[in-house]
Amino acid sequence: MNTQLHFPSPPACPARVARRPACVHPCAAPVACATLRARKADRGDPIPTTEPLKRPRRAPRKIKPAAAPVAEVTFEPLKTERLTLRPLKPDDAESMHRLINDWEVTRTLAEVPYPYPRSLADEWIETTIEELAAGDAWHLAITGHEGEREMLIGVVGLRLDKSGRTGRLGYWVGRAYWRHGVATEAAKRLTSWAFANLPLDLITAEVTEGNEPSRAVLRRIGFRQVGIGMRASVTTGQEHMVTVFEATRDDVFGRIEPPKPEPAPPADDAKPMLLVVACALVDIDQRVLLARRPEGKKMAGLWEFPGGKIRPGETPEAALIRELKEEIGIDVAATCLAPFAFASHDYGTFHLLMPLFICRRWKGTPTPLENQTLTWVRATKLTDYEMPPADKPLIPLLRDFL
Ligand SMILES: Nc1nc2c([nH]c(=O)n2[C@@H]2O[C@H](COP(=O)(O)OP(=O)(O)OP(=O)(O)O)[C@@H](O)[C@H]2O)c(=O)[nH]1
Repeated sequence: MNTQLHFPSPPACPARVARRPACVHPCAAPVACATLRARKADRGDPIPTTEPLKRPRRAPRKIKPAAAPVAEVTFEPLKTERLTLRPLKPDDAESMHRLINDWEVTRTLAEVPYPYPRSLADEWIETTIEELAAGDAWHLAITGHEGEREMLIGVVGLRLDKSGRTGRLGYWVGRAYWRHGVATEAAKRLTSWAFANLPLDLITAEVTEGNEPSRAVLRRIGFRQVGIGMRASVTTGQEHMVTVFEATRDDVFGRIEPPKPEPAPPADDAKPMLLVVACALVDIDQRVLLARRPEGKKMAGLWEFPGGKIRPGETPEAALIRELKEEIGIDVAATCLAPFAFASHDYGTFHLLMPLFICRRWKGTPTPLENQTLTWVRATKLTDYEMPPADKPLIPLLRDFL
């Protein structure tokens, strides 16, 4: 497997740049930037803004107290075929600043200022380390390798909402690395990791108007477009339209498909499988209802549990509810049917497979509607009643249970 990434040098031709829409969208970076702005405001520092588009004024230099120790982060980097997604480090600030301080990159990131102050890269990375340690957000450096050298390519991030059940995905990629499928590879890896490791129901993402490449990234991962909205942009100072996407675990990993029926093996002793469902109705005195098969039926005179054949396409529960109504006139809810055991018996000409449910609640009085005889039997007395051979292994199980 080739783990090396060969990317071209940043394009120099402005015409080529102009044709290339930014494959980035509101990301990890903007959300954290909002936090940073709030923090800076608290401290009285200038708030980075794009209105007007110039470097934020710097407060006079103060003697800084000793830097607080950087929170310890233990996060096993996520690997893809070409990329490694790892926590950001203070050393990344220089490269990150070089990549993000680019109008073509920031113009689709609603809340990233342009120009991007160099000091903001340091502060933002510090925030990502703290948030990752707290389990609030996972902002990861997208890195590749050229030979032995590690290169920062972009950032992918996921932030949890207050409930911890919904995450918001974001990503951006340095301009030199566009059109290499980096955003898809990185965003897909983080999305898959998040659904497999966090108690998430949903991941959302927003794409600014006109950012077709970013929409394509989300669609390739399995995201669905669910609406549009307006967002205020720090970058442009205006409201702009965003398309809202979301994905569930099933959207990303795929739904469980109904199994395709296996073709029957051409075995000599192959015989039809008869699916029958039956029920041990248990009354308040812990007695079980048995029905005596009437004259004219096979095995007439034997005592059995009420039930019958499962029709094609019917669930065992639905078949049992239907049979109990038809045979003994009672109404049973599926929630009152508890799976108990099953019988698997070779009757010579067919093989019987019969799940046995237990039911203690029903509506109506059991009434023989098909010429059977009904009787309530204590568990200890069940062996006194002659039953079909398939039922015999079920009796000790029932006796022990009741
Ligand atoms: N309902 C029921 N059927 C059982 C039990 N044990 C057992 O071997 N069977 C077999 O499972 C099949 C039940 O099918 P069924 O009740 O729908 O059909 P049936 O043979 O009475 O005739 P039918 O086709 O006219 O309804 C029969 O072959 C029956 O002998 C049991 O405890 N309850």
